[in-house]
Amino acid sequence: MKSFDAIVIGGGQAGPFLAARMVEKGMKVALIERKFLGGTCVNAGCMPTKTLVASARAAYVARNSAVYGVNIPGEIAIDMKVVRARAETVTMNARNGLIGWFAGMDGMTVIYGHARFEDPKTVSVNGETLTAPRIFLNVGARPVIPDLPGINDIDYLTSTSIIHLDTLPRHLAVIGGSYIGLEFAQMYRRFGAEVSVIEHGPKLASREDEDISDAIADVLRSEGIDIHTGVSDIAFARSSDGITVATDSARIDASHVLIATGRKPNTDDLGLDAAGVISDKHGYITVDDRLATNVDGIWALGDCNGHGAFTHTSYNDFEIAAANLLDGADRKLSSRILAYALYIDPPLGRVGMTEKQARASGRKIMISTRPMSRVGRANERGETKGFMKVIADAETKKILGAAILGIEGDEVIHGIIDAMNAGTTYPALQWSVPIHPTVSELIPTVLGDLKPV
Ligand SMILES: Cc1cc2nc3c(=O)[nH]c(=O)nc-3n(C[C@H](O)[C@H](O)[C@H](O)COP(=O)(O)OP(=O)(O)OC[C@H]3O[C@@H](n4cnc5c(N)ncnc54)[C@H](O)[C@@H]3O)c2cc1C
Ligand SMILES: NC(=O)c1ccc[n+]([C@@H]2O[C@H](COP(=O)([O-])OP(=O)(O)OC[C@H]3O[C@@H](n4cnc5c(N)ncnc54)[C@H](O)[C@@H]3O)[C@@H](O)[C@H]2O)c1
Repeated sequence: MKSFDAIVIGGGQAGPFLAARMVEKGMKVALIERKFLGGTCVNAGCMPTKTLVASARAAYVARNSAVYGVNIPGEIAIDMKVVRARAETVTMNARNGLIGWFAGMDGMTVIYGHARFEDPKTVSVNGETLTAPRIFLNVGARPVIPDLPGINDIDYLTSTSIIHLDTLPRHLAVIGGSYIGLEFAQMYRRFGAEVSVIEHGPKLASREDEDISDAIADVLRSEGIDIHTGVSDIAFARSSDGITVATDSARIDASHVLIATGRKPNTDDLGLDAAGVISDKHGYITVDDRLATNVDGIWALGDCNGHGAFTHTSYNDFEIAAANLLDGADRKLSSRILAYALYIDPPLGRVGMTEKQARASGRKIMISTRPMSRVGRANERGETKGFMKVIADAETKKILGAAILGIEGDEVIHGIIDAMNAGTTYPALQWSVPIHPTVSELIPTVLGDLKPV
């Protein structure tokens, strides 16, 4: 049996950085990864998809260039092989960067293989056993495949397999209308495919307020995406030239089907029982405010603890664990203000509470909205879809949450993220002097328009 000061299982967005910090402190660390360093984000998530989104945007801009007085003669053709190769290059550069970084680290042992607990201090991998007084779980999540009629008779795509596609589908049917589904739906529409989104909930992106969900649907419909919400009885069958997707209200003659109905944690094959680690009914590992599990010496970080489903929340788990265990700090999960973006174009930047959540909290609230058509920068760029919305506490004057669906919304939201993290009140922000002409320059105006509801 090999002994280490710490074992990290999973090389996603928390584990490798924590492992690196531990060896920096002179500890002997084993990092076990069953597939690729960098995990979902680098290999099958954010990095390849945002690279594909960039190709899709280039196609969109080229097709609409005449509006700007730029005439591109002939048809705008998409070379899917180049599109795919570009995404692979971005992934490989990031993955190889991590591999090189770890190869040069004294005290670090990287092991490729599937790890499983033997007992609370022992893990087996590739037929070997390793032991350490500290074990960190960063095992991430994978796509959920719903048990729908006919699904096993068809070749469906997931978010992992679709990034390797190098041909253009005739008609892509996307099952699930949330982050993954909507990003791929718009992307493939812009590449030139017919696209249908089939969502069983009443709205797209159902975690958002209804006005945001409706505006997202308008953006996607305006590009010719066929959207079906409130759908039931989804069933698949092979057809002569593809796949028929039948629902209670429609029949779609698709060539490809993407399943984008959520993700589940990779905890079912980790031997959690052998270690006595508790998880909830969905398989998310139960952790306290400092990411410790119920078993002394075992922590769970990233998507597998169910407290975040984003790269930045996983990385923040690393920061919390490293600060507490290595720097003598007392950082807590509950201090995190959740922020994220949905990378359709224009993107949705989000932070804190939705209006629905703020109302449900029983606070007296104030709301302000502004359409992007009343933002100079958006007009100058000819991209006026979407709107901004800020929710504040009428008594404390603190900002509770915001949504910016519009050009640069994923960047502009950071002004509000920073203000919320600094605990600033909204009247203080009204005195800032932003730069003209930006989208951000309208934030003080939006705050000035906050009205009690
Ligand atoms: C298509 C898509 C797009 C996304 N886009 C964004 C985005 O734009 N922004 C954003 O913030 N987030 C995005 N996400 C989410 C983001 O990728 C994840 O939240 C993030 O990668 C989670 O990191 P993690 O460290 O928790 O786990 P992961 O990155 O999933 O890493 C877990 C690692 O553990 C390994 N592993 C699992 N079990 C074992 C085992 N038993 N033994 C050894 N190794 C094991 C896995 O192979 C994997 O490498 C996207 C996700 C997808 C699928
Ligand atoms: N921009 C980003 O940060 C980004 C991008 C992609 C993914 N992600 C992460 O990946 C995770 C998973 O994303 P996702 O979009 O797959 O999951 P999700 O849980 O956000 O959404 C799944 C959607 O599928 C629908 N659905 C579920 N079962 C269905 C069925 N049988 N038929 C029809 N619709 C069904 C749900 O109602 C929901 O709208 C997210 O939680 C997110 O954190 C983030």
